[in-house]
Parts: sequence; structure tokens; C-alpha cells
Amino acid sequence: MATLVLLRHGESVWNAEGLFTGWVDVDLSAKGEGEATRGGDLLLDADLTPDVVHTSLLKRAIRTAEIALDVADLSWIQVRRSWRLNERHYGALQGKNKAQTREEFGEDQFMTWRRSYDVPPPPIKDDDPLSQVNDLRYASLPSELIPRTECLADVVDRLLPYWYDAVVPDLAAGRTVLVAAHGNSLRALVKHLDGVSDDAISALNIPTGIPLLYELDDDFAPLKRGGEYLDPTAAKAAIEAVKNQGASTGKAEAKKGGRRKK
Ligand SMILES: O=C(O)[C@@H](CO)OP(=O)(O)O
Repeated sequence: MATLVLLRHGESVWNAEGLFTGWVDVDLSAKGEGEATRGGDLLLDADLTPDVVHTSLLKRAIRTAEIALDVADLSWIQVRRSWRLNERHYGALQGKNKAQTREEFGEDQFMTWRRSYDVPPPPIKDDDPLSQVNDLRYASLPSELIPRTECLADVVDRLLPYWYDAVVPDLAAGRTVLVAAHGNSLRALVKHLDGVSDDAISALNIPTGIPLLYELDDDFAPLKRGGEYLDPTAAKAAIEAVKNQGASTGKAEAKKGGRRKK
């Protein structure tokens, strides 16, 4: 049996402002830092001691792992990072306000871009200030591997090599593995683990900052489909909040508007 813990980063500044984020490297909000702290407390309460942490290359996931592991007095564990755990690249939607996008393009198009399995948003141009083509952290990647947009199917394709080559070997060695990543990269992983259909995955949302525990069998398949959130009550409310993002121009969302520059 192997133990895997998935942790979506705490609320980011752009989550709070209702903006599509993707590969833009925004930081945690104060609330997100608090969620990361609670994530560490939940690990402690559940007596879970990760031996290794895998993160994306984005600071909201990196900092969430650091904060949670610090709370659990596990800052010293081995760390591995990969672009393959990054959030889904949101293409030309990066930096756009979700509620305004929904108003402009309608509910169907908005939800197709947000949650369909195989329809990517329009690609971002390489000279867009929110493009990642010139980002130093991807300098060793061939340019054609740096996404200009992604649908969830693209995320599954780029995530699975890392799952098999980096995460599974840790699990096979008997290590308890923490994966600190993002709403959509974790949706891709959960889709794979639980064998969720292309249609059903559109209804699955991952809350910020609440560890999701999977016990896996010898074939790295979940003993319990869907795993178990360490705080199921908080997870239920937070999943609803993620689902409804962009549904209304809430105070924070309405105040901002337009497209943010980084
Ligand atoms: O903006 C994003 O990058 C993601 C996660 O925050 O949003 P959504 O839940 O709409 O896919």
C-alpha cells in the first residue's frame, strides 16, 4: 500500500480577485497563507508524515507546501519540482476577470473554456506580457513544449510522464508522497487515479489548501475512489466556492475588472 497526499495551493491573490491565472506566477493571499497553515495542521492531526514533496514551478504551490511543511516541522524533507505539475495554461484568458468573461461570452462558452475536457481557450501570443515563452524557469524547455494554451486533456498528457517517472517510483519505494499543485493539474491527476470519464471530470473541483488523502494499492490505484479530504466539511463548502467562480461580479471581482498586467 502507498500513501499519497494531494494539496492544492491556498487562495492566491488572483483567485481572490476572480482572475484566470494559469501559468502566471501570482502569490498567495493572506487568506491563502492561512489555508496553507491549516493544511499543515491537518497533516499533523492525521499523523501524516510526507517523506518527499513534489511541487510545480509556481510560487503559490511552492509556498503552500513550504508553509504546511513548516507547521508540521517537516521543512527538511526532499523536494522535487516540475513544470509538469503547473496549473493548466489558460491561454489568452490569463489575467482576465472570470465574471466579465462570462458576461461577455455567455455561460456556455465560459464553462466550455473552464471545464470542458478538450476545448482549450484561445492561445496567448508570444509577445503578450502574460506569456511564459521568455520566463527563465522554462529556459531549458524546447519552446514548442511551453504551452500557449491548454485544455485539461493537454494537462493529462504532460502530467502523466511525471507521475510515472517521478511520483510512482517514490510511492513504490514506500515513501509517503505530498504533491502540492493546482486546481486543474490535480483534476488531471484525480481523473487518472479515479478513472473519471472525460464528461464527468467537468463537475469535479478541487478546493484550496485542504489535503486530499489517497491510499493506493500495489498497482497505485485508489483503495477508495475519490480519496478522503482531511477536513470533509470545509472541503464541501470550498468546492462549491470554486465551482461558482465567475458566477457573479462579487465585490472583489467588480472592483478590478479588465485584464491585469503582471
Ligand atoms: O485561474 C486558474 O488558473 C484556475 C485555478 O485558479 O481557475 P479555474 O478554477 O477557473 O480553472
